[in-house]
Amino acid sequence: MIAFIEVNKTYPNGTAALQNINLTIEQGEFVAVIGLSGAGKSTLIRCINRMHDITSGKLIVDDVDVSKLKGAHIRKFRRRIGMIFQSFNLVTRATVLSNVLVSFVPELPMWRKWTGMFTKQHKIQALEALDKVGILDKAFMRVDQLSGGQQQRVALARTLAQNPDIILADEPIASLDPVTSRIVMDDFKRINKELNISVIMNIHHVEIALEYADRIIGIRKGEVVFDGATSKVTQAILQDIYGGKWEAEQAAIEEQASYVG
Ligand SMILES: Nc1ncnc2c1ncn2[C@@H]1O[C@H](COP(=O)(O)OP(=O)(O)OP(=O)(O)O)[C@@H](O)[C@H]1O
Repeated sequence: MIAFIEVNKTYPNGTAALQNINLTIEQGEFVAVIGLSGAGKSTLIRCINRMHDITSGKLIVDDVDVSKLKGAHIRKFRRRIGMIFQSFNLVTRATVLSNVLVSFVPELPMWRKWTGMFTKQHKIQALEALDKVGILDKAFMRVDQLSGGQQQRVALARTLAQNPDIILADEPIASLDPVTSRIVMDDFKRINKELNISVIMNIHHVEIALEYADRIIGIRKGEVVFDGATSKVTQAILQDIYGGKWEAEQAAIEEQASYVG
């Protein structure tokens, strides 16, 4: 379970990115975080794995008080939380399998780190992760020979290989065309349902958020202005989240998607 209790986050330049956030996310939920650009979506997600420190309040992840973690404990804590980025963050000149094996580096003894020698068990786990996202046949290809959607699935496999309880996804489909976006979202949904991994996703495409997520958190100027089941989201709620700029925001996203597509 993830619990935000009266959480505030102010950046050193004085920007109040999160204000009095109170949220509880249970294990296995699929949550989409939506809102205008600059609303605080990335900040919210990145506080969960301590990529950002909160300024005040409490953030608890499965009984761990995240702000109190230090050094090696932070690294250990992060092993349980996968992170997926818009830009995939892969080594494009290496093979797909090597990119997935990278997820095991933190748990290797020093001599294996130096020699880059992974165990047979690691290789099996990496191949299983690739199988879970349907790209096992690409294991020995170089990443730069894959499409954007396939690269995002490699990133997802790398995250899965670390056996996480939670996956944080920061705009995972922003650079993908509409068809590929749905393929990647299908992977997220399957992983969420079959493996009971919580998915917390920051996403601009509201239509896709409503199609895939079970719960929507709407953020406006650093505050949660809607939190509820996807089925409860109405046009009026979207207008509220987007501060009346709802149509303009969607038109901009559709225009961007048409360039990508
Ligand atoms: N490192 C930083 N230093 C100072 N201000 C920041 C920093 N990162 C983000 N901000 C500011 O905090 C606010 C929230 O930013 P955040 O990136 O969380 O929004 P977002 O909703 O994810 O936006 P987008 O959809 O454009 O990614 C914005 O006003 C942003 O300019």
